[in-house]
Amino acid sequence: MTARKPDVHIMIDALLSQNRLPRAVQDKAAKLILKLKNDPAANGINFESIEGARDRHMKSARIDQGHRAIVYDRGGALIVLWMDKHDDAYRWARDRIIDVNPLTASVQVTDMSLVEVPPAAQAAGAAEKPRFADYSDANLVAVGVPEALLPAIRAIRTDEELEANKPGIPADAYDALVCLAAGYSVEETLEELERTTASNISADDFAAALKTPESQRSFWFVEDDQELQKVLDEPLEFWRIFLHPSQRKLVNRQWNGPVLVRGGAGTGKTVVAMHRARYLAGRLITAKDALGKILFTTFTSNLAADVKANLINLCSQEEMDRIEVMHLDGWVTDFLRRQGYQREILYGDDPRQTDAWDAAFRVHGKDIGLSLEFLRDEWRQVVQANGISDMPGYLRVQRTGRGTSIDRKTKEKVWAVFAAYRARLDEEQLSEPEDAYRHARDILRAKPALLPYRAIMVDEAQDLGAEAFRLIAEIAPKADGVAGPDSLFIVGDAHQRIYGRRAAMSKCGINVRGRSRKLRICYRTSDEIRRFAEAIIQGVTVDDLDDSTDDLKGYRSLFHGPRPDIAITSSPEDELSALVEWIERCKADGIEESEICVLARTNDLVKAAADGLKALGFKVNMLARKKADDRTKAGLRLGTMHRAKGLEFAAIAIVDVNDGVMPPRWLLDAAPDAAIRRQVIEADKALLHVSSTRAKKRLFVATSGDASDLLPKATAGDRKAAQQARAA
Ligand SMILES: Nc1ncnc2c1ncn2[C@@H]1O[C@H](COP(=O)(O)OP(=O)(O)OP(=O)(O)O)[C@@H](O)[C@H]1O
Repeated sequence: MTARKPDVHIMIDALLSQNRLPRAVQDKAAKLILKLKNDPAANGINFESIEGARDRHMKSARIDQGHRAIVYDRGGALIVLWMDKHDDAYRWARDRIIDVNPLTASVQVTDMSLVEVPPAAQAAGAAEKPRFADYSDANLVAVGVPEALLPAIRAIRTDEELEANKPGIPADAYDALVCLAAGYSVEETLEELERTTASNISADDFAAALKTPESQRSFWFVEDDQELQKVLDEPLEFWRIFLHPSQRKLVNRQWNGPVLVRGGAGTGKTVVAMHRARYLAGRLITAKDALGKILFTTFTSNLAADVKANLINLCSQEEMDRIEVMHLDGWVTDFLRRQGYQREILYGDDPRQTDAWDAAFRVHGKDIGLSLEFLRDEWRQVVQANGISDMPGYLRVQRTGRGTSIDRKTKEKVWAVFAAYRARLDEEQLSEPEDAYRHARDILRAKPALLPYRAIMVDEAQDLGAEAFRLIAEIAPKADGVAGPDSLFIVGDAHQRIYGRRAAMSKCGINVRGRSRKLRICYRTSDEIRRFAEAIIQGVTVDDLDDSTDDLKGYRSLFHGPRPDIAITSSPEDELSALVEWIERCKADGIEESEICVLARTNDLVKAAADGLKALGFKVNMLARKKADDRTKAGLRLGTMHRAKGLEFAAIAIVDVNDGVMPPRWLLDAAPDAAIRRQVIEADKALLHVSSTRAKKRLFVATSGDASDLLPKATAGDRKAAQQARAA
């Protein structure tokens, strides 16, 4: 046993196994770990060698009469690996060995029993081609597979077999194998896992190897007793301590300008931004920058509430004192109020706007030959997005991507409507958000030292328009007049854009060239749900939040689950029965009601679903605005699809995905040209995609009439059969 106080690390599996122990034993296990850290020579720890263990450093420590912790004692470090009933713990330890991978310098835990009983021997479909047949041994070793494990990996035939053997395969090697199985080349895999630079750590330096980003994916170095106590006491959310190397490398470093992190739904963009905020807050504290703050902004108030709740969990009070979390509209409103701005800012549709449009159109718009809907869209997408304040500006602007062309004469007439609309808002002391952003920007330009922010995190960037980005560029601390090093950390995914705004950051004073990264591992959603959700938006071209396009290539999930349940029913009553049956199945599988969320396209449809469920005796809670959802409160959750943005649940049900509801028929009918019609369809596809990707394990999608065309083609078979049955 090591005499001096050792470095204590905890492997992710140890926390997983601790979570499965009875509560009283969990508490004793927590005490043991604290003792290991602070007084390893204490009486009562009872380290024992494990007879027959392949790895001589493997020890057991007594939790109580019937339970043991498996602890690895090597090179001045103690690693808590596993906690279990006595015999199960010994069994876990017996065949596992720990080594430093000579290529990646990551610490790898390998179950050598896999080598003796190759997975294929247990597989039913032994006739199938081995999954990794196309890769040489050298290829597999290059991505981090330990040589000893090659025969076992060679015997794997299916993705399911690979997943079944996950507990025995080192975590970093497993990640790489998932990439290869998803069709990545060796080079792409190395690049994806950011293993492009050779490690300069010697394989003999065990303590140093434990602190590489690859090792930190699975091993947590315990520095602080309070943090340890917190982790051991509460049900753990693993993202709090175990970042993937591709995530960690974005967080803990200096960037020489604004950074953009893209990635599909559930790839950990928010997690990375939260860790980044914490890291930067820590730097302010170390630098004794007494006034400095970090601003964390989101698009929706719900996500801001959620992020704040999570940051409180992640950060110390001192760190939290340095971080302000607010959705951008809320921030702008507060800021302008403090600056004496008198106008009311209209977020969302307001009847006073509609009145102003009607009046302006009545007087100036009748003989233009363009509908009011078109003019309102033109205003939003062209005038407000480009910050145009006068007719010459409008005559000059490039209307790229607009479906209807307008000649100069018509533009002049159109401007008369816009001018009348704006004059009416001025008269009534009203502002649109874009006007408010511009006004805030003007104030900041005149008084650059007004704000305490040393860095800004921006989440849900896909829904911000050009004026919002321009404002963010203005809030950001500058170097040579532009957003400086570490000033901006922006995360988003254009596939999830549901509010129809689009902006290229480089045109708004934010240059991320060379600092744009992409996350591809989906942590939230099973592969089956992820595929379904991707199928919804297949073929839709989206931007990369800048001047180029993005794609869905290479996304993958780390786990599998049941395929989404699609219920094509012919009436609301049948749909409700199918929904209830599905809820009961979820509950039978151990999913709490508070982890089941029912979504619909409109408030009315949500209310109808809530009424139906309440009448059947279910307790229901509506997703509230501006409030983090408290999962300790019992009952199902219900909300609109928009409200669920940024949130996640074990199980999601999306109801009334009917023709005419998604996309709304009235919006399609009102679309003045093909380009706007396409936008309407694509926004609803994105909404269905976002809603589906809120589900971790189970997804239910139902119709109560003819199914929406937005459902992926794979479900078309079900749809046709149901429609035929109905017709019959
Ligand atoms: N390193 C990690 N280890 C374990 N879980 C993780 C990790 N990173 C992220 N997660 C989990 O993945 C889920 C999605 O994370 P997050 O919300 O940050 O993703 P996102 O990319 O912002 O999602 P979206 O764009 O869909 O809102 C969360 O449940 C989070 O806890």
